Amino acid sequence: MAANFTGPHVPSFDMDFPNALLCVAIPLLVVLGVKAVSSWLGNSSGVPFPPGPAPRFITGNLHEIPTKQPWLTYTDWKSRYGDIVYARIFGQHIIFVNSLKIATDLFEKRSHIYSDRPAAPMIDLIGWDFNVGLMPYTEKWRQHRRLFQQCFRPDAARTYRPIQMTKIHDFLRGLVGAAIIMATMYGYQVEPIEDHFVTLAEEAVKMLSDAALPGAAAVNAFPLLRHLPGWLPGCGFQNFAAECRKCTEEMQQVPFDFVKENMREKTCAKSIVATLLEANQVEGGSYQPEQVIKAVSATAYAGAFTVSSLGTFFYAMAAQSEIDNVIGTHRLPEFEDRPSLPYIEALYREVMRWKPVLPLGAAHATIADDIYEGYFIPKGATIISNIWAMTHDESIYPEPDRFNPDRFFTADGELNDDDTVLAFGFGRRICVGRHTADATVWATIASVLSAFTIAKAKDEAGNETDIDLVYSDGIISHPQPFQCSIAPRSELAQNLVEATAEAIPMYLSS
Ligand code: HEM
Repeated sequence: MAANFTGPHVPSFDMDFPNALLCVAIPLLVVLGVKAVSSWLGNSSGVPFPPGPAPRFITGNLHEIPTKQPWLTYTDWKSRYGDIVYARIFGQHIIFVNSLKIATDLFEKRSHIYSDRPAAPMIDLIGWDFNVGLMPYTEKWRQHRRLFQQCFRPDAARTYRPIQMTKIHDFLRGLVGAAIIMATMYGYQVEPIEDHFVTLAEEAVKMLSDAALPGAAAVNAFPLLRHLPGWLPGCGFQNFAAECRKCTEEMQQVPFDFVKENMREKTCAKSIVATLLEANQVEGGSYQPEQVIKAVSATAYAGAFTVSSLGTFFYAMAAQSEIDNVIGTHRLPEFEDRPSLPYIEALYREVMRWKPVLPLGAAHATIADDIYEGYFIPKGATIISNIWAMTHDESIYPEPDRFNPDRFFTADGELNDDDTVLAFGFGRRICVGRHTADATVWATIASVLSAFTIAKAKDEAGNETDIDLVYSDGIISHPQPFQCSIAPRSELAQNLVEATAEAIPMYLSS
């Protein structure tokens, strides 16, 4: 069977920067000039900014900000300027963090300064401000993050394992992987093809990706533009934003209504949202505002689409003998097998290292001026964690572009202690769904390996065709669809997979 790992095409908006400037040229130039000059003169600290490419007078480094695979350019900057790099787009200061040491120093040891997110009016305009990951470092973020943590901390994440395994078995039988979060969050069973909820999330995530790249939206650079009407030339972003907002609101509302409707009809499957809404009913609505429950659940739902690492894994399939040796061929793997499968562990780490799904993480921002290693980092600066540069650091991962799980073993054949998955980010904003995501990705790798052989596709003449692996360019980097061959390893393996259809989901059953 052929595998296809990306969502449908979604119309996107071409953020026509020159036109936007044209329509408001004179007032804008004044604002621009003031902003650029004040940011230029703004470093009154007497301490230099970190090194970086030379900025132009007004636009700064705008001309050097790439739209295609920007992490490669920024990693190249690391080799030219070092582990901490400064650039500027108009008045916006941007700091690139290219090493794990600096990421730990700033995002963890100085997390009280480095845990904000950059202001991006386009995020509000397209209706994504409900998302915990995009909220500024405020009391509202704390409230949403607390509830999220309550639902996804390690002990809670362990209780979702039965449903994760059930859905991974569904996946083995050919269904879509995103079904796991839909079942845990909303008790909703995803349709194998053209599922309405899945399509909604894929469309909304694609729109976010188009709207969130630094330099992609004129309105992010000039918040004043958000007040201009959509009919003005160059202000088409308003129509794009309205379209996105509708889609984003639907993405939050439709699955939430599904749970409420089922609760009313008393046909509700157990789910995180149902449990939280029940707690609310018991406590007379005082437990958590419904808005928070709705936003947190939609953040998780969107998260699952944003960050699937599995497309890469299918490209990088490796040996299956460890599974056969450790658990035999008479059953599929379980979570309890994890400590006995070091090679699968190494494979998992390498999948997460080799092609991090968010190569530039999610941008942080500073809430106060700071000085680091003799460099000035101003309040309000955007801080990019260049995860790609860290996971492709040759001094730690020799031949970083080569997929090689063996790098995670010591010379004695033991797993080494490099078990921190940098792909989940850093500090107070570290991925809050990481325990669940880690379990899902690990279990999918182990399960697929135990049951299937994945190989290059063959052409009509029976010759293997090379895979030209191309990754998408947004803030989220997924492999573009590619052909490969996926076949059950044996009749026994096929029977084991088919038999999983008989299993009864145990999730939260009382
Ligand atoms: C392989 C899967 C995943 C990867 C690689 C990943 C990666 C990331 C990264 C890099 C960040 C930004 C961290 C930072 O700011 O330094 C993040 C944040 C976040 N992730 Fe994940 N993620 C994954 C799965 C998930 C899942 C399944 C969920 C939901 C259940 C989720 C929910 C979140 C949330 C809510 C945040 C924002 C946290 C905040 O800003 O306070 N993630 N993730």
